[in-house]
Amino acid sequence: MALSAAKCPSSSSSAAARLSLGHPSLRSSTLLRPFPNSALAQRIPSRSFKNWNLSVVCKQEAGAVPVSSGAEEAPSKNVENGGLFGLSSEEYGHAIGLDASERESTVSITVVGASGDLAKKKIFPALFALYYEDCLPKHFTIFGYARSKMTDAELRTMVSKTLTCRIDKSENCSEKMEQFLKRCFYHSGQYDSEENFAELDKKLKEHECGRLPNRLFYLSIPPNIFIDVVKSASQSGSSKDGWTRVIVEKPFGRDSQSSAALTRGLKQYLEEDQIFRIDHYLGKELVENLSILRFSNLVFEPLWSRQYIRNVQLIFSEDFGTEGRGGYFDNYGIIRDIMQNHLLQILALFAMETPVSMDAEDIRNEKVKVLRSMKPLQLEDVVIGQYKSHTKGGVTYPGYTDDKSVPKGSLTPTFAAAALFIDNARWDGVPFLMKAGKALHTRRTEIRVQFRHVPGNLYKRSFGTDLDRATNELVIRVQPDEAIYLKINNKIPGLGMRLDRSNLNLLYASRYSKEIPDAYERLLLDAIEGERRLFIRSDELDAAWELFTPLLKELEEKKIGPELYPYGSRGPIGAHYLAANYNVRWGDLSASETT
Ligand SMILES: NC(=O)C1=CN([C@@H]2O[C@H](COP(=O)(O)OP(=O)(O)OC[C@H]3O[C@@H](n4cnc5c(N)ncnc54)[C@H](OP(=O)(O)O)[C@@H]3O)[C@@H](O)[C@H]2O)C=CC1
Ligand SMILES: O=C1O[C@H](COP(=O)(O)O)[C@@H](O)[C@H](O)[C@H]1O
Repeated sequence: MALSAAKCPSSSSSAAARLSLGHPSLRSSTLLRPFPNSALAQRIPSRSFKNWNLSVVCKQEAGAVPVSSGAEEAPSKNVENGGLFGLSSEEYGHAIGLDASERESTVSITVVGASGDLAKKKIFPALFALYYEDCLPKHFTIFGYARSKMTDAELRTMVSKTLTCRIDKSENCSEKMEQFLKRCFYHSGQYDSEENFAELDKKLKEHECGRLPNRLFYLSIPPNIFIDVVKSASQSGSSKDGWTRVIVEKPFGRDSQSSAALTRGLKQYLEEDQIFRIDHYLGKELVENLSILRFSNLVFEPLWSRQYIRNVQLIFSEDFGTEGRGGYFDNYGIIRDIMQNHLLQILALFAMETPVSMDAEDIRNEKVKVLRSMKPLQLEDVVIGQYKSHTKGGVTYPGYTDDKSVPKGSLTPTFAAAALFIDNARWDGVPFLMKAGKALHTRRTEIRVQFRHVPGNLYKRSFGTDLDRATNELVIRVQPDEAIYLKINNKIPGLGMRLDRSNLNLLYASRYSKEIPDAYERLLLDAIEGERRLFIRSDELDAAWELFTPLLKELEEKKIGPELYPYGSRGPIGAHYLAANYNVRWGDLSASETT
């Protein structure tokens, strides 16, 4: 069966193809590497302990899958905790006569920083959604790890508050939640304590029940403790004979130097292919769809160049401020928080050349080429802003510096607009305009592609003098209300000759009844499957920082003051002037988009 038809395919269709064809790589390298690829390993038919009647008393709770169902003729072995569990899982495998490729595997997912905001808001709910969809491996355990003191029951209570079921999938939801929560545990420990991670390791082993152990650590913690955790986890908590992977959350440093230092620190303890740097925008459905739109539709790819495209706009806006995250945000600002990662990643995917294949390395190679073809940003190509307090309808919305965790007089930008250029044959001279802001009038992320004027347009007179308004525009709305629409010109029906602009519209909610999975679901599944396509490679990260570091340093050294804009407004006027320098108008602010 082709994996693409499977219920929970990873992002890689090519991995699917290899699997469905029984590619030789399955039989050779994959299982022999120190950290074999779980997806491949798990799909290899194994004997699954089927000849053994192992009534293993392992620490899995009721509702979890038992180690095996016994076969009638097999010898019976009763294995108590502290019996065969005293052995490494490899020794255990040998003890029962199986080599690594024949043993069933299990995945232990440790959410480091489980007491925090991201873990509650995104990671546990995404894991539950995967569990609900039967996308997690048959054998898995989830551990929360943080300094806060909590019992397993308390963790479950905390997690249960943020679990939800999709609107279209509420069947057996509470039952599923209960089963899921039974597979969640907690261990309290310090982030720099090998001893505490050794205790975690012991608990993980108890739950792994002698299966081939694969371990995924999700670092949902502030970046200053990433290395401590990786050091302790790799020395006391990594899998001895399965794979060990680490998902690292942003920010990956503040500039080129600190990012390189972080990478060096991580690589003291991990190989690059164990590091999964997450940019959750890459897991968003419409960002995933970019390559499909472009490379599987004949009509778009021929237009995808300076010959037909006048400018590209990457727009992120949020209608709320930094409330509650001011402490973190003030040290980073909107350029590091959104532009250097989320918007730049989208730009790279948008602008890359056709990759050799959809394999992770082929795609990431093309993205790096785009980033390395770009000029570092200049101060004159950037406008920064900061929101100020605003009263509307009797409600007063706080300014950025009204937040107690933000230093008074902070110059940190909560808004930025920038013009970027790609110096290659395809994109020479095409402005890529980025705009990102907090506390604006709306919450929206979109990619806007404005096409050139039609040469020798027969209908010039019907458009008046403003030809820009009559050009085609392709809009990829990443969120909310995911959509792809193309603005075209058409005749208004009737006897006269008047033109109108209309949208050819693919609105996802009308086209598909299925709810779109959260980005974290896709990315967690990919990390479990060993699929790296949607994670950032270290050379991509270096190239991204090189573009922004000189600008960030200059802004800070020269103490450039941001232009203030009212909470809930459309942002600073400066953004319009910046766009006008390149003969561009922001598409999201045109009359047809705002009415
Ligand atoms: N929250 C979000 O929406 C997003 C967050 N991120 C990134 O994800 C990571 C986690 O974010 P978030 O959950 O918001 O972070 P939190 O500030 O909530 O921190 C997570 C946990 O880390 C521990 N912790 C916090 N500060 C420190 C410290 N100074 N020293 C040691 N431990 C500390 C706390 O656990 P305890 O005290 O129990 O040990 C806390 O519960 C960060 O890197 C963040 O940048 C990325 C995108 C969005
Ligand atoms: O990474 C971040 O993203 C969120 C926005 O994510 P979204 O998926 O809700 O669009 C942003 O609010 C936050 O500041 C930033 O760190």
